[in-house]
Amino acid sequence: MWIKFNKMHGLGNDFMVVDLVTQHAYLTPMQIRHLADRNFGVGFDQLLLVEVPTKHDVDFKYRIFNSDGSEVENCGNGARCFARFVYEQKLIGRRNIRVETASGNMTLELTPENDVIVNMGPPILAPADVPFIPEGNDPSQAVSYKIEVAGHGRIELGAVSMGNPHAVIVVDNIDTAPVETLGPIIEAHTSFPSKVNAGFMQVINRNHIKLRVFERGVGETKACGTGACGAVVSGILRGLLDHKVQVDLPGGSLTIEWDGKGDVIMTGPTSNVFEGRVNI
Ligand SMILES: N[C@@H](CCC[C@H](N)C(=O)O)C(=O)O
Repeated sequence: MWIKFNKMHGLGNDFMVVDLVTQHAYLTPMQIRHLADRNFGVGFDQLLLVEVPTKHDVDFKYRIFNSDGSEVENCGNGARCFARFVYEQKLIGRRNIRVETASGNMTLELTPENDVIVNMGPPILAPADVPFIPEGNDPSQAVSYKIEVAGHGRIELGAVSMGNPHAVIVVDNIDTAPVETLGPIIEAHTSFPSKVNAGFMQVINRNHIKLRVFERGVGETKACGTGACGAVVSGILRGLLDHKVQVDLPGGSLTIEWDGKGDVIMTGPTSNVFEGRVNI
């Protein structure tokens, strides 16, 4: 069976986007892993499925799968590409879009330049809801925690959920940060029962950070939108950042705003690379 898809990216975090409003298909985790393969398939970090909503107050349902086939709760770069996709495919006639995800509803606004402003909702900080198990099982919320990591000693990190879980580690130099070695150990650490995305943040000044993210279920990506939100929230809570921050990722920059209590706002670009058909 053939399905149509678009290949898109947000700052190099790349996606296969499939319209399941006008097409019908079911993809198993094994098929998703095959499609994600950069040699034998289409190749992507995440698969984004656009579906008919199950609720009345939204326009679409948007589902996200990592390249390892696991379904996840949220994807910031994917959300921006989703907004551009539904508008350009004429699935909707307005640039203000409401969408249902596995972690709640989001509102998105597509600008004439094809940037997207996303209301990502509030960060989740209660350890049990991240989910994060602090050492000693202390349920109280802190701005940062220390966990024992085999071979690396005690690592200090922030634990933030943007619908999906993020650990945020501050480093002195982003270029030499141990993303490929420490990233996978943090991803699978027992303190994070649902696994975690591991972000490494260098603070340049109170309005500017550099960030690399070892993504759960993928590996290091060129950019992570929810990771950028989690890093800025963690940096603000730790007293390191102001409320509006430029986040430089390997694939480009995002602007993240958080007033310290309400919703996190992410603004960034989208790219539509090509359209294709694939036999599943
Ligand atoms: N690339 C994404 C995040 C995708 C999901 C993540 N790997 C997870 O497992 O939570 C983004 O831009 O937010």
